[in-house]
Amino acid sequence: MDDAPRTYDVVVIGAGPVGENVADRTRAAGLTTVVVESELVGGECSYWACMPSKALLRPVIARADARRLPGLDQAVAGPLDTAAVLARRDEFASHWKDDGQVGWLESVGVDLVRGHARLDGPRAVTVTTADGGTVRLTARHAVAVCTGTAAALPELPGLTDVAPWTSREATSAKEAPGRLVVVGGGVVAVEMATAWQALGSQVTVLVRGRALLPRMEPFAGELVADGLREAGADVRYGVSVTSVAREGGRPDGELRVVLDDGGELTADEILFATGRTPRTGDIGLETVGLTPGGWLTVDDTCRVTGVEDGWLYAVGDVNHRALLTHQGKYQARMAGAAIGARAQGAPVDDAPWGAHVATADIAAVPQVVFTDPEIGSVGLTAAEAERAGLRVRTVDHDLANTAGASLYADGYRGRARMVVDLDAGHLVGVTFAGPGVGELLHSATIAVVGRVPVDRLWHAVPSYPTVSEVWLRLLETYRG
Ligand SMILES: Cc1cc2nc3c(=O)[nH]c(=O)nc-3n(C[C@H](O)[C@H](O)[C@H](O)COP(=O)(O)OP(=O)(O)OC[C@H]3O[C@@H](n4cnc5c(N)ncnc54)[C@H](O)[C@@H]3O)c2cc1C
Ligand SMILES: NC(=O)c1ccc[n+]([C@@H]2O[C@H](COP(=O)([O-])OP(=O)(O)OC[C@H]3O[C@@H](n4cnc5c(N)ncnc54)[C@H](O)[C@@H]3O)[C@@H](O)[C@H]2O)c1
Repeated sequence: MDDAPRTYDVVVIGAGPVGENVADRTRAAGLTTVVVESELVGGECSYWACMPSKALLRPVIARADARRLPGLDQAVAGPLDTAAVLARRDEFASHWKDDGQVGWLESVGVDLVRGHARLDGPRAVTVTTADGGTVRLTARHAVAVCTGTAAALPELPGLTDVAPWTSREATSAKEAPGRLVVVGGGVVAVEMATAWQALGSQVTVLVRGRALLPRMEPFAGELVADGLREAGADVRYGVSVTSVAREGGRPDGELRVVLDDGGELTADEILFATGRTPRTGDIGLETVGLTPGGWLTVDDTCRVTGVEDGWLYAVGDVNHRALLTHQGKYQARMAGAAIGARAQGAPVDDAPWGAHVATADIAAVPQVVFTDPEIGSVGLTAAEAERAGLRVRTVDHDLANTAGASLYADGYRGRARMVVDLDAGHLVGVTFAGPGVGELLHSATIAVVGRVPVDRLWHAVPSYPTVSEVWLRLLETYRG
């Protein structure tokens, strides 16, 4: 038992992509910093989320693109080499070892304590280590909670007995199940259904609502559903699971999935892609007057509201502002700079779009969904803009009607939408759906964040013949 408290300027709880970046920024601001991690340095993103999922999907999407090109289609007519795809995925997940990221922490001068951290009153953190020991940490300036999320599972009869897949199993499985049921219609559901259908599983997607990707423009979910069906998956709407059981109660027994429409399915595995829950249930929030288990509410500098003296920050997924790695890392840059400024007694630039506030979380969150077709969206959908009371005009264009798209693939299918704030004269949202559009998205992010006047966008000339010429078509339609 190590009982001597260690004092740092900043204590960061959780070394996911966000905790790592908070620590990097506070260290760069000259503050001594320690990070506590209970599993692997790199967090969910590196080992069970972004990296392994995109490693699974990249060959799937590349093959789909190649199959649309006469001259190449025959060369990729066969099935994917699933073992090779999984082996490459293992490389991208660093074989679930964090030596590389530990080395990076050392290189930027951030200390690491391994174990489960809990707040223990103002500015104090107690870590329980794997051997049952205790490390006590004190922060002179700030504690940043960056504990992320875990998969949220519904309460269903039989669920805990059947060992369901969550995003962790879906991204780290060692072989493709014969039949996979995917529950949910969000991003994890559509990406993992796309991956495993192509890697050899027969996938059934069960959506309780009427659409896939319900937070995006409706055409995004419709095109993704078309893509999944063409790949051989069964996508069903308006249906929920009421119970699950394995034959004979055996771990390898066939799964029986009972549905609320009276139907039943048999399967080998079932993935619940039904959202996330914050990892705040056991981090000592009660010792600082907060309620355990919920999302942590923060101001735009990521400082937790309602905590005396403002020493507690919550950054990344755990604050529920935008559950995306790039957006969490952006918050980390802002929060790290704000902690640095406050520690030095320097002014905090917290006006919208200032140096210490994560304004883009509210106005311009970009996201790429790596399905076939890809979806790229930033800012508000037309429905969201209207709900926000903006006077908007929506302009759509069939992406197939650009020279770049027709060269990209035969039978290219896709759509683009821009949402223009008529009073402000700039874009507040853009959505692209189509092969290859992920790399197009940043142009839209710049237009939305920069509030580039539509009249000036007219002078941003897209190269011929690229899919980016969709910008020209959208602007032509807008200008009449
Ligand atoms: C399948 C899947 C695919 C995804 N794909 C993408 C994508 O392509 N692009 C994208 O932008 N986002 C993607 N996301 C979202 C992305 O993974 C998260 O937004 C990101 O991981 C959040 O980072 P974080 O650092 O806030 O939390 P996490 O990555 O969850 O890291 C939190 C860390 O805190 C540690 N921790 C928790 N509690 C404690 C404690 N008490 N003491 C010590 N340590 C603790 C955890 O062990 C973990 O390492 C995906 C998510 C899923 C599930
Ligand atoms: N490419 C990417 O950027 C990427 C990829 C994967 C995940 N992510 C992020 O990770 C987060 C988690 O993704 P997710 O897909 O798990 O969550 P989500 O919130 O996007 O979707 C969950 C879906 O499950 C449904 N659902 C919830 N409870 C249900 C139940 N009991 N039965 C049936 N359906 C139910 C919801 O209606 C919703 O459509 C998202 O915020 C996403 O942004 C991003």
